[in-house]
Amino acid sequence: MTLPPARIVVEDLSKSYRIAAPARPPGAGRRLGFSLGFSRGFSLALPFAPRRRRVIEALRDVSFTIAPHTITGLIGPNGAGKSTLIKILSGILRPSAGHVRIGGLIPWADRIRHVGRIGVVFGQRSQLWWDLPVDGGFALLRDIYRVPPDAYRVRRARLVETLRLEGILDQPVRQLSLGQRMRAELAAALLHAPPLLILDEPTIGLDAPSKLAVRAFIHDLNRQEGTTVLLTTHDMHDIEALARRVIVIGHGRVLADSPFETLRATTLSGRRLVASFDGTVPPIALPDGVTRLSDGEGVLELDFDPARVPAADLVRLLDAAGGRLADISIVRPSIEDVISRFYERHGAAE
Ligand SMILES: Nc1ncnc2c1ncn2[C@@H]1O[C@H](COP(=O)(O)OP(=O)(O)OP(=O)(O)O)[C@@H](O)[C@H]1O
Repeated sequence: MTLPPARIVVEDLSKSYRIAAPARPPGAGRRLGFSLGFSRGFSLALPFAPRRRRVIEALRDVSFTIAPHTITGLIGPNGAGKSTLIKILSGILRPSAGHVRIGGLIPWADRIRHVGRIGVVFGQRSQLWWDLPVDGGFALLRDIYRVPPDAYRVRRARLVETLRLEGILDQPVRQLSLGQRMRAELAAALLHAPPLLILDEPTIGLDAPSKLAVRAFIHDLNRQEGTTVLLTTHDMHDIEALARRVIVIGHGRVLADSPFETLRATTLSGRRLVASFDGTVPPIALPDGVTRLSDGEGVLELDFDPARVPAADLVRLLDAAGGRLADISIVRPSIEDVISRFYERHGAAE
């Protein structure tokens, strides 16, 4: 089973939802003439009164291209439009406007061929059958995707081994722990060896060792099989561990599309330095580009821009200041801090 590599091309994609607006407050219909007032405080809405609708623009003019064999992170605050985009790319939803081609197919129009070429894992939903043993679900997926018996045997054995599924194959899915279920879901999505894996919050709710195991598996899958991975997550450690490129969505638009390090450099490039002294902090004249955050109890905390003041120069300055320097640590802002600042700057958070 060799399927074509998955290049994703998205052009000017928009999706709006029409939803029923909240019910009109009592009396409002009467003013518009769509209900009859019989007496004070009582009104009857007529059936021909038009239903009020509200339009939510979940995606607006979204464009990007993803090369085969890469891992791309798709991030954005709650309600940004990520799930809507994932559903369109999976062929579940039709956009209101724009174009998508994945490996040359239009996901919603060529749906049957398309789903045979992608694997999808939704962290919050199961694609396996709740009451069936894990292996029974795998066999059903083999039939649905028409995986040839020999290819299935090899593939299943490999996934069972790498995802450590041996001990849970005969257990019904509903009995599995979240970590076990997620490993089984990954195997289920990959039995037909798709060239594209779409992951929607694959580590949600997992404990630390399970998160590490899922990340390692995705990393190896991409390296060893060249599987293209599109990863949506709110866990920035998933992004840090896996994705060289991030697409940030906010209010339905692409706000950034770059390597994470570029996002960091343009959003929160500073470093934090904490120096501890035995005794008091000596007087130090700080150069431009360095801000004193706190200074007391023998601890000096600085914020500095490494492009203007290299860390090594700062350390030399502190060492030569005349105090008894005991310890120094320099940290970069966490990925959560960088992303939160980015959302804040773009007014993207809900
Ligand atoms: N079926 C639907 N009908 C109406 N509105 C919807 C529907 N699905 C999503 N929306 C709206 O579209 C917008 C984008 O939602 P979407 O679920 O795509 O965001 P998201 O980025 O995945 O959010 P989260 O991170 O919270 O899962 C939101 O305003 C949401 O309320």
